[in-house]
Amino acid sequence: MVCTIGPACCSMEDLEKLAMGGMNVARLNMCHNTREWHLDVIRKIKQLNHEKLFCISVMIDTEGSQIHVVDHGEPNSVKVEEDSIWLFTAIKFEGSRPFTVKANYAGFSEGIEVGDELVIDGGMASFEVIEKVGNDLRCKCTDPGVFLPRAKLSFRRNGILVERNHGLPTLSKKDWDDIEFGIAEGVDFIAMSFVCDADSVRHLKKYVSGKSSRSIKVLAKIENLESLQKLEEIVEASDGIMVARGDLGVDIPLEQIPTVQEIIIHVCRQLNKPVIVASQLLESMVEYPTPTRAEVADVSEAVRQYADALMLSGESAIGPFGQKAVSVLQMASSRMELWSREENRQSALCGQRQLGESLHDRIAEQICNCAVDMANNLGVDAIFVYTKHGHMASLLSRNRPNPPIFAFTNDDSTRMALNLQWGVIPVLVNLSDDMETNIAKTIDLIKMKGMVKYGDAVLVISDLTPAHVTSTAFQSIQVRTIV
Ligand SMILES: Nc1ncnc2c1ncn2[C@@H]1O[C@H](COP(=O)(O)OP(=O)(O)O)[C@@H](O)[C@H]1O
Ligand SMILES: C=C(OP(=O)(O)O)C(=O)O
Ligand SMILES: [K+]
Ligand SMILES: [Mg+2]
Repeated sequence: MVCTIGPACCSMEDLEKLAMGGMNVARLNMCHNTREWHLDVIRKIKQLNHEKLFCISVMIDTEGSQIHVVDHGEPNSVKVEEDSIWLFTAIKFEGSRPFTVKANYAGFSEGIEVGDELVIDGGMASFEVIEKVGNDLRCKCTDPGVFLPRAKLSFRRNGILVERNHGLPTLSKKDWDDIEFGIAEGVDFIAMSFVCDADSVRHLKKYVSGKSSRSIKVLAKIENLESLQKLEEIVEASDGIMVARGDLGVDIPLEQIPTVQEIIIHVCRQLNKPVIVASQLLESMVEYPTPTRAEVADVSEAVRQYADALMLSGESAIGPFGQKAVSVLQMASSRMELWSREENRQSALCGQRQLGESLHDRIAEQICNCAVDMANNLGVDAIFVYTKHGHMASLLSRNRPNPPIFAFTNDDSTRMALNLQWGVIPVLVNLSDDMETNIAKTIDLIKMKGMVKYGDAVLVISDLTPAHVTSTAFQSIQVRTIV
């Protein structure tokens, strides 16, 4: 569970309550608030991890370059009446002018012609462009609605999105500053907004790995048409994906979102990358203490499609019922997972694409596939895996086993990255070259935490090859009974 942190949940007490409720990742949306505010939240989370032994990862989400409203004359929302005439401009003006909307970018109207349709937030209101004066657009409202602050602007011609290479980079100067800040503060994930190709992802990954001694994972947000057209290569290049349905719904018709979501998740399963489903999962809970039935169905559907993680936005950032929203996610997803087990639905995941090329990698993959089969058939109570970079743990998670996967690692950044992987409980321990010592030590540890007990069976998978051994002979599956 990923929670966006905002003014409604940024106190130490509130963050701790979200952590107690099961938040795995705290997301900071760099579109909002100040550097100091973000710094304060990151420090608080690190303090909770340190003092109260939580394991909450920190994600920053870049602002990216997008055309949106910066001023529509009111602090909150503005009603737009049918046939009303509005001027869209990028020119700065003093005070407020009725029926005037300021866009954030001078080139917002480039390539736009009279007769085109201007769509607000993917359908909150629509206009027809009736006159172009320099870079300004005079528009008549054809579909009444509301303007929210920072409303997004898109254009359609004959009902089809006008694709425009507006020349803005995926990462702006501000984004690079935010990334620099994130690296300095030791964040675990950078979610990149408005990705258009795999190169930009590879570039950021390379940059980050050159700058930081700990590994920071780069997630690509799929939220525009370009990223959908290059889906496979973007998934391949990134460390994980976010289905950012908010902005995606601006670029593609809403009725396509469910199938597109299914496709994105499927590609992520095939390529073994963690995937987050985001935006409006429990939107009504921004205001109300219970979700709609439709929202619960949406959460369940994302779990049924094998998403790894679910994200809250306004529900936790600004809503008064953030903790309740987390527990709704928890309950709805547990119920769907239980049903999937009863129906043996994970068997549908057999025969996923082989990923490994070297013999060592193919063996690791086969071991994990077989191990999950064994774990389910034997009904063991837990799976233990020892992992340096988290690869074995992800290969197990990919098969959605019935028992929980305890992933032991001595690398803190691996532990934090594994937080995004379905069904994995990452644990930081000192691992030695002697597997028997590792097994004994971790069994004791998990027994002490009360997560396995006397008589339980544990499936133990090892891929840690001692430094002096070069063969693959140390990869093994064992079943241990807790004594
Ligand atoms: N750090 C923050 N400070 C203030 N408000 C925030 C913050 N993060 C999120 N919000 C609020 O929560 C809403 C939902 O968050 P999110 O979905 O991340 O942003 P957006 O709506 O801009 O895409 C935002 O519109 C904003 O009002
Ligand atoms: C998660 C999303 O991105 P942001 O909240 O940054 O717009 C989205 O568009 O759904
Ligand atoms: K963002
Ligand atoms: Mg977005």
